[in-house]
Amino acid sequence: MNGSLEGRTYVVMGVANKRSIAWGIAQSLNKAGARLIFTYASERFEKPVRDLSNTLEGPESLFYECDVTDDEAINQTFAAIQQDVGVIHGLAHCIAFANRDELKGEYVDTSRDGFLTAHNISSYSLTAVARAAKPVMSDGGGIVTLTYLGGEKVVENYNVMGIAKASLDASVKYLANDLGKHQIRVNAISAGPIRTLSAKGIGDFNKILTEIEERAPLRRAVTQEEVGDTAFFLMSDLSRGVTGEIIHCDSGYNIVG
Ligand SMILES: CCCCCCc1ccc(Oc2ccc(Oc3cccc(O)n3)cc2)c(O)c1
Repeated sequence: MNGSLEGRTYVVMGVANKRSIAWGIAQSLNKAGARLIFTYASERFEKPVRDLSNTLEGPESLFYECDVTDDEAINQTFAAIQQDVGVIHGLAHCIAFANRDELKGEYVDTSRDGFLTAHNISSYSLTAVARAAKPVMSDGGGIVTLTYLGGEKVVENYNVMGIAKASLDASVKYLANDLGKHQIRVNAISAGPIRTLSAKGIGDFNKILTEIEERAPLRRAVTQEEVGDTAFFLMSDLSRGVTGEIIHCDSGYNIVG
């Protein structure tokens, strides 16, 4: 048993730029020999993703647009993927969104629309994508999503995204239960704060980074590469006995939070 992903194909959803955690995951999977399929929300992301992919060694990547708020779009994307490659061996779901003006202040002020938007994109999209990917994962495989401590404990300003992540975390367990009989494992990585495009949308982000450097057991923030390697573990045979799990790749901060 080894960790090689030679001869396997993985879908990575949510690369926005070189600082994306999704890009860290793509690099780790590529290093292990995987062929990659990238999906992006709208064509404005196609060029940055293609440019990043051109820096990779190994098999040519494939690219598909996929708006995860549109069920028909999801079905069409995975039908096209099945048409083009036949089988995929895993999927990294690195997609989330909440209205910026609800990622600061008090959670009690969250609007109904803001709540539904955050849950639609940041939680339900995993269930919709898992359902569409299931028939293409005929060899079994691993689905990984990204979550955050703010879904387990109160983290100032994270607000409605915390409630959406709590929903995502529960979905990981229910999906793991449904898909295990098809040899499909479903896990989450609870990543520590990393300075990404998404992180820019959160109030007082710098304060939490300082707190990590002062109090996390490893006394430093984690990197996209470290989260990428955790995703590689969860999508390789090395984690074949692990499903429905949330692995914290956060310098240990969750044990002192
Ligand atoms: C106060 C908490 C600080 C640590 C937050 C770590 C973190 C950083 C980024 C995360 O991912 C998102 C993704 C989208 C998101 O919604 C956004 C992002 C930018 C603009 C916008 O309008 N919404 C907020 C966070 C995330 O779930 C968690």
